[in-house]
Amino acid sequence: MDGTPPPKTGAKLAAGEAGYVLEDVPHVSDYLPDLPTYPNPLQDNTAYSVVKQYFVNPDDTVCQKIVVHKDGPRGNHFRRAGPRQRVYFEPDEVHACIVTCGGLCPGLNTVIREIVCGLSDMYGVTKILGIQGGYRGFYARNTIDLTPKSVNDIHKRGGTILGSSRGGHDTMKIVDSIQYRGINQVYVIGGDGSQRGAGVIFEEVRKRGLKVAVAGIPKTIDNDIPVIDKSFGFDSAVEEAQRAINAAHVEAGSADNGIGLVKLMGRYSGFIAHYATLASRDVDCCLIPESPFYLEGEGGLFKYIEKRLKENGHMVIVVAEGAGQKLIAENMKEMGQDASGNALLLDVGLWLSQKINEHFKKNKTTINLKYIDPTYMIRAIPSNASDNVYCTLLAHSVVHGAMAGYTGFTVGQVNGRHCYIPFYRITEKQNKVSITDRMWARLLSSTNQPSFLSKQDVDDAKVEDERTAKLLDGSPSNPKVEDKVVPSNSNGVK
Ligand SMILES: Nc1ncnc2c1ncn2[C@@H]1O[C@H](COP(=O)(O)OP(=O)(O)O)[C@@H](O)[C@H]1O
Ligand SMILES: O=P(O)(O)OC[C@H]1O[C@](O)(COP(=O)(O)O)[C@@H](O)[C@@H]1O
Ligand SMILES: [Mg+2]
Repeated sequence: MDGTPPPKTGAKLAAGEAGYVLEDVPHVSDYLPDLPTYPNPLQDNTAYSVVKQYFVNPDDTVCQKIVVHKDGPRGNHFRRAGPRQRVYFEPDEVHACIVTCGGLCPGLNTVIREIVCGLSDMYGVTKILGIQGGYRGFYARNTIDLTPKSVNDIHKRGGTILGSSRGGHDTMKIVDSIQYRGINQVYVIGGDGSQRGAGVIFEEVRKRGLKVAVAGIPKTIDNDIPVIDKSFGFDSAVEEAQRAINAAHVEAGSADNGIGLVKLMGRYSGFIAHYATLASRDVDCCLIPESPFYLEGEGGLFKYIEKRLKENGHMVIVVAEGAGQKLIAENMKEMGQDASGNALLLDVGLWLSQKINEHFKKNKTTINLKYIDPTYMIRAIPSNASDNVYCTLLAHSVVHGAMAGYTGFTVGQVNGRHCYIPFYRITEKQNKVSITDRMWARLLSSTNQPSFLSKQDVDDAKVEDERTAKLLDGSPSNPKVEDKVVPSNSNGVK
């Protein structure tokens, strides 16, 4: 199922003045018009009732494009997250479930904890089910009851107490299970694949006319989900990566011609390597999937290593796991090997270590290379303090959205504000490091490494950046025939 295009949800758009567009999310009342509403129980909650204007103004929206020009259009907006005056579920009626899918990421347990505590403390919900082992847990695994007591200290542990998995998404079986168990709020914590999965669950729920809110909390350690400012767990990963980089620096600095090589996660997006390098200041070279590099000749990696060793006696290289994959494949062909080849050689860290060692051996120079692969150790840590707060806010925002009857949405922070984003917006494109923007230039200037880029590479990157900008900042992508742009006051705004 993976890799299939996003579900065919018609965009729910509302137009305003000066090019204002609200890209709204679905609501259960879109297909179940006469549902009763109830006062939000938060109005009687002593912790919140003292807060002035605790409830979000129903007209509040968050702009996606924060840098604008005098005569430019106001652009796309998302519905602001937060508690509404009226809710579509009574506390006794709610039967929520939480599932974690895909790879691990620091903070998963914090999000689980805060959804449970948020539902319980803010809305008085008591029936919350944990689905074990990812999507297939809906029909093939056990479930556990989640209570504030049972999740009390799980945020101090790495991983997910629910377990996770890839594969196993059988939409019909999942929705059958939701219907059979009487679940009416589904919280999916997962990456792009999981959010696509949540999108098709939402479509099926809508088709069957069920009063079920399907909501996502985006998870990716690689920070490769577009639109949102940053994914939870990313900061923790960057922080933990410092320990590996420090170790590489100590090892390299203690040996003659010492080279410390650290591999970090990032199959298609090099954000962890990029930010870990910027944070550390001990790194001499950072290699990421978005920026091609080469080994031999002027401007190549070997010449640069020779230069750094001559100047400084040691150096540190950080490589994202997806960097140089094309180069590895080419080299393997040269060596007469199949492109799928030996698993060890496909590991860019091992491959690079071997290439660097061979090069200096050929030049009769003794080097001391130490390769560190901390990838799974980084992913397994609990989230740091700042991610814990971030996870808490995301969890509370998603709970407010589901209680207010929104569905088919994912929660995310955009320009510092939490909002509800339609699933298709975060699954249509992967967020990547732009090698033509100032952030990458900062990295190049901090490491002093060569850019390795030809004019053609830069031109290609610019074209790709423009394409991405159009897709993400412009009008909603893939608008379908059934999409409607309607004036915002006739949108049934909740
Ligand atoms: N297009 C899709 N439709 C339905 N389910 C999907 C789709 N893509 C992925 N999934 C499901 O989402 C779950 C997690 O996906 P995966 O890509 O492994 O991780 P992540 O959510 O971190 O991207 C898996 O159970 C997978 O089967
Ligand atoms: O070994 P696994 O579990 O397949 O995970 C490894 C992959 O997961 C990733 O960390 C991405 O996962 P997420 O973006 O979903 O967090 C990649 O960098 C890496 O290739
Ligand atoms: Mg993914």
